[in-house]
Amino acid sequence: MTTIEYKILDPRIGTEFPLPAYATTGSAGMDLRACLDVPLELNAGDTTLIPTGIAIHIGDPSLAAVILPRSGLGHKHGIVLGNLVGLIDSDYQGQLFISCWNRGSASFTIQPGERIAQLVFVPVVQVALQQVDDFDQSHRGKGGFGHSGRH
Ligand SMILES: O=c1ccn([C@H]2C[C@H](O)[C@@H](COP(=O)(O)OP(=O)(O)OP(=O)(O)O)O2)c(=O)[nH]1
Repeated sequence: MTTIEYKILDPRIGTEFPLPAYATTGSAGMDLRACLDVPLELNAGDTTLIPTGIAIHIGDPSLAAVILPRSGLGHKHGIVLGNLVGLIDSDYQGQLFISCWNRGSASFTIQPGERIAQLVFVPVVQVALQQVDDFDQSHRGKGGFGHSGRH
């Protein structure tokens, strides 16, 4: 298992609010909690930036992390991410923030310490781009956006 350094930026993390952790041995994501002082009402259509109270430093450029919505909150309450997916660079050392978007039609109150998103670590390949005038012809060529039909 890969080890990633993290910092606790709020004393409630690890005491009042549980540390980020995998819920089961098969979990792909660690739940991220809203590090709030008081409940925050997010009106329908509004977006707000929520602190998590933690910072990570991935360090290794062949890794990154993505912040993804929680399925239940997104499906049942319309609480998703304002940036759709949050990408955490391997050289980022600041606090993790969650852009929370209420895409639903009713206001939703986020409680301090509530699990509102999840953090997934992913492999990354950095490439060198090589400019050419022509590509070797592939079967698909320039066909895209439904070129191969629906079925
Ligand atoms: O949901 C997110 C997305 C990003 N970040 C942090 C980590 C990431 O490494 C940094 C920059 O993110 P990104 O590159 O997507 O933002 P940008 O708008 O392109 O800004 P920048 O100019 O800082 O790169 O912000 C978060 O805390 N939460």
